[in-house]
Amino acid sequence: MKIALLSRNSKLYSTRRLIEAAEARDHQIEVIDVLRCYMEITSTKPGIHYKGTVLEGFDAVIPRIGASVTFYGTAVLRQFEMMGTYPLNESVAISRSRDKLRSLQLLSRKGIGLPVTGFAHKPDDIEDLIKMVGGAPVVIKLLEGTQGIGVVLAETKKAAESVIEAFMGLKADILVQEFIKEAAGADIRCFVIGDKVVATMKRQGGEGEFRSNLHRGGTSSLVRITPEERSIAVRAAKTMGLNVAGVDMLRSNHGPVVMEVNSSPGLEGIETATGKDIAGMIISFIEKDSLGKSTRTKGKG
Ligand SMILES: Nc1ncnc2c1ncn2[C@@H]1O[C@H](COP(=O)(O)OP(=O)(O)OP(=O)(O)O)[C@@H](O)[C@H]1O
Ligand SMILES: [Mg+2]
Ligand SMILES: [Mg+2]
Repeated sequence: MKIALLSRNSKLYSTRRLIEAAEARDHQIEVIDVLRCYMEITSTKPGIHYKGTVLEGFDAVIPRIGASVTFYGTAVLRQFEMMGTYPLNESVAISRSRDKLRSLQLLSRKGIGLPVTGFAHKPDDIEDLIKMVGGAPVVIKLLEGTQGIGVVLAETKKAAESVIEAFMGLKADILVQEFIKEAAGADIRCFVIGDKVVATMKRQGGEGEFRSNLHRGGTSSLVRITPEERSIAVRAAKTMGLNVAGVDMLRSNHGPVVMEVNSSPGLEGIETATGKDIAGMIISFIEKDSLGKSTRTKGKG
């Protein structure tokens, strides 16, 4: 197959691993920086140009679109879909999962366990907003934060009120969430491919840190998940419409709760923690799943 790998940097671990895995299986794979693509939008023959040439003949496209380039990145992916190229994850599913508010609404509709969450832009009654999610302590998040930045634990009602007021002053959309104390600074990453959880790891925040992000000094280790957690992870990925997803969960005393579903989950942490060849699994999934079908939506969404 001829595969396009949408990535901004060919030196990144995940990018390198996917290239290795594809070449080991005799596929041709090309790294394409979405920001340098320009598109021809015509009714007869949609096309993508890149560094002065036309991108043609790709059988599959692997999107690894960073959060900061979601808008343009999904547009380029949609163009590939319109040209009939099979996408590992569809552009609509990626856009859906990038919006935390929309994601949690979709997951809640499917009855998937979530931390009790409130969304607000400019609430007149902050006290009521805090009460709505069960009172302090609460976690307050910037809607567009990543890597644990913009995620704050407010231990008291007073602290929660001042943080919410500060974010409101910055005109930022926020999410106020029940604090899952019993998770004790740990979360579980389930790596989903198709309808299977192929690898799992536990991430534990550093001493005195409730955020488990590896970027914030967290460490990863192996973990066994329950059949319930396994089925929730697969359902969460399916609800978002993602073939490949990193589903993050917390173990709460009211069962597993899904925090978020990532559409470009990194490979380094999970391959290192588990010793599994996830990149290879992704390529073999593409080999099977792309047979005879291009995209369900053809970029319609
Ligand atoms: N409601 C909560 N209760 C307990 N811990 C939480 C809660 N929400 C978040 N955390 C902890 O904080 C970490 C960061 O939160 P979250 O994943 O929501 O934001 P983010 O990491 O900035 O976003 P992204 O993963 O998209 O980069 C989580 O991994 C988890 O360990
Ligand atoms: Mg996270
Ligand atoms: Mg994320």
